[in-house]
Amino acid sequence: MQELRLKASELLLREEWHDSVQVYTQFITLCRSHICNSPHLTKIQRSLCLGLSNRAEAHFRLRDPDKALRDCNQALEIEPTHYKSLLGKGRILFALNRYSAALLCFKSALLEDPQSNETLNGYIEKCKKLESLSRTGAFDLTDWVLNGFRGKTPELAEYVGAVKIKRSDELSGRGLFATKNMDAGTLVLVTKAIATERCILSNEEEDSAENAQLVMWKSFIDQVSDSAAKCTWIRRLISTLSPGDDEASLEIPETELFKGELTEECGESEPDLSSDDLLNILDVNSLVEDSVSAKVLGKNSDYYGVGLWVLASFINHSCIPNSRRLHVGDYVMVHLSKDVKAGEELTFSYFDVLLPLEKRKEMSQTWGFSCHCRRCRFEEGFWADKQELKEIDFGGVIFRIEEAMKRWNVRGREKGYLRASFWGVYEDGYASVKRWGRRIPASDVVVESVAEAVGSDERLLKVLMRDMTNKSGVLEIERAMKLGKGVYGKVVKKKSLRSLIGVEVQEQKVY
Ligand SMILES: C[S@@+](CC[C@H](N)C(=O)[O-])C[C@H]1O[C@@H](n2cnc3c(N)ncnc32)[C@H](O)[C@@H]1O
Repeated sequence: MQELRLKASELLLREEWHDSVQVYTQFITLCRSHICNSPHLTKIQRSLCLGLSNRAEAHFRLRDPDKALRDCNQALEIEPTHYKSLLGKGRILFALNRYSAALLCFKSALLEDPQSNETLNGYIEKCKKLESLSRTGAFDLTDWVLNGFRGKTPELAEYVGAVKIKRSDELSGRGLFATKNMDAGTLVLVTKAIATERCILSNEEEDSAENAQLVMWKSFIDQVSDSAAKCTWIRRLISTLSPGDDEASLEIPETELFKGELTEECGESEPDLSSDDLLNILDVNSLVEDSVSAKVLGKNSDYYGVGLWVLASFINHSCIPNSRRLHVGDYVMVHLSKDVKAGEELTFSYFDVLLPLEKRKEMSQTWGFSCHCRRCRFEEGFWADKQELKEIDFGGVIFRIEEAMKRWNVRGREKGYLRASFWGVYEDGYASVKRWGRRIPASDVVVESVAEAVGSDERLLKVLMRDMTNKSGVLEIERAMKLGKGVYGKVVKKKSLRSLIGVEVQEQKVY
């Protein structure tokens, strides 16, 4: 027995996790066969407790939280105040973002060894900070942004704001809904990826870039499968997601399920998840980091990343979206790009919505659905008897579009829908604004109506900023800051937002 114990701990020290699990398993079996029922802690029970605690460490390193937690719990059943098992259990729960439960373990460990080391105190401080962030959502990326994204990525925690998963009558299946009125920029959720995979695509030939993406996808699928196989909790979360068809009959999970803290252990029931189910789920729910409704903070522009963020996957697409995403490390932060009323469905765009109806239809087909949003429904009916404008040369004339809208009595927000559909035309037109002069509406008027339709978007901000070089005033700066807040969210405070969107330069001119 002594020999086995020495061999196992040597393997653990050498970080040979698989072998160490094997030898500890033999050691634990042997201990159990020698154990006798005694009210006092016998030497063999102590050895068993330590063996379980060490095997938990090896399981944890092999990213197998279920087995690691089970070992820690068994060790703590033998010796409820076992320091190493308390510390180990705390670290596993911390890695699963269960900050309150982890904090309890670390505090109990500290009671056992009050002179304890910096690591334990460090964990306690981190848990307190992350637990508070996950309760309040008071994230602040200002310093990191102002520092040019240098240094360590800010520490984030999972957060679920004023949102609820409900049936989406307008779009499809389930969706995420606001539970109170909120203004643009408000953070609604922060979720850590089950897995992400990234590659750099710069200077690649088209074929090898495609290959790089395929390799990346394969590795991403392997990662998700591995995590799902090893952790009941992850399997349970993934199995709430839509496999694509028959969304109307899908169950509506409790939003509380995504607040992690509720589940003390890794799960009692065993959700079924075949590899076919998993592939379908990944097909429908994986997000590309660098898409139009997202910004990746702190990474270079040739970077391509994909990931699975479970709660964010309940957000449906709309061509008049009201939310955007920020990708920071392995986290996605979803914030509003428009003011939103209680009960409204939250949506972001899966593809570019500053495009005409036909192009958007093509894109939603490649995603495997046809879009049911209000803008698409309006445009479907609208274009039926108006071939003239529909077939307009794409690089064509803003003037004709605006005149046609007057003739057809298009007003209010529907003007924004159509301008968004011809955004390419407006963007080109305003680049040569002198040519059009007063015959076309001012760019800020168009930008505002398009933003009202599709929410804040970097390209709208760009046109606004370009025009500010011609006529910049306090009002324009305020307008740009409002748009910027919708693009980046309130997690990027005023100071760093100014530098991100380049308002500083304009301000120097105004004041
Ligand atoms: C990531 S899931 C979104 C959540 C999903 N509705 C659910 O119940 O889990 C993506 C799927 O939702 C549906 N969907 C999303 N946006 C839609 C839209 N605008 N119109 C129709 N279906 C949509 C499509 O079936 C799509 O494959």
